[in-house]
Amino acid sequence: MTLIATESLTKVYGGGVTALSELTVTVEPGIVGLVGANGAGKSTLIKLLLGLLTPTRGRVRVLGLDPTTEPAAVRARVGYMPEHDCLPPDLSAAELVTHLGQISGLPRTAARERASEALRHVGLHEERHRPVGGYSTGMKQRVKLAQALVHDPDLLLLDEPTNGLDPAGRDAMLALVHRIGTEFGISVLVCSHLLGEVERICDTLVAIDGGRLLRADHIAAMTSTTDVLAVEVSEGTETLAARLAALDLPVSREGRLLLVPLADQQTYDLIIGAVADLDLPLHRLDQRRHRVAELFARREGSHV
Ligand SMILES: Nc1ncnc2c1ncn2[C@@H]1O[C@H](COP(=O)(O)OP(=O)(O)OP(=O)(O)O)[C@@H](O)[C@H]1O
Repeated sequence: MTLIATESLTKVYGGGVTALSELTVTVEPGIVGLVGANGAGKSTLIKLLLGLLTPTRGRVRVLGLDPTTEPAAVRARVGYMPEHDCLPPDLSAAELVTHLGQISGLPRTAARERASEALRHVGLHEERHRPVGGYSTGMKQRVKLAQALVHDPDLLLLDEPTNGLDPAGRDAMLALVHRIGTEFGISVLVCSHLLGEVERICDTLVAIDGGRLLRADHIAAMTSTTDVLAVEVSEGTETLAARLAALDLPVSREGRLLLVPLADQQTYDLIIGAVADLDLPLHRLDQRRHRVAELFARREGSHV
């Protein structure tokens, strides 16, 4: 089952702002990171997936359903954590999540039980009867996550779940999202302007820039090996660089690393031979991997 599929999806707002342009992407179940700078179109895409906005052009499918014509069916199977706070301060987390469970169609008793479970999953079971107004930002984010989980969805859409959190809070939230995606078997689309964050927890990355698709791929494919060898010695970097150059290897320097294009097995042998000859302490010799950040680095000068 395809999780999300869009075809030439375009959204132009009333004022003439094109927030999404000809976006065609297919995403399989798992933890999916949706990354892009502020204003890239992430929230717009989430709202289109939920059926809260209608496309100007193109098609969108969520779990095989069309959110434009079947919004209720989509929302029954999708949980949504909005970016901004909208929590009534006088209600307790238990009351609020139970209420939202009922709005999702659960009978009162089932909603209460599910709310209690969801709040346990997000680590708020102890505090669930306290008014939300007294919660920290991290706790409020967790209430928002619990309400997205209450009706046992197949897909969670999380809009900037680490917003406003300190580094420890961010780590805890990311670990929680990862656990939901792996242990509960729920697919998660987690949207962020911070590539380094989502990269850590997702299987697939969808990168958008100015409303257009930059790339959609498995993280593993984005971090595949390059044909460059990285060599690091604890001392004698200059000496080794000179020796490799004398062996006709096109060596370049990047900080403490020496980079050598990998032609064949002989490249390895020449490097190891040179290190041994010079009796240098070899710290590292491996094939370089692409970094996901290159995705955006290649577009330096754009606003990502
Ligand atoms: N209701 C609206 N009316 C007009 N323009 C809008 C509306 N909502 C968003 N936009 C514009 O559409 C573009 C994409 O916005 P969107 O909120 O989808 O981006 P985003 O990637 O989620 O960014 P952020 O993380 O800042 O929310 C931006 O230029 C934004 O100003």
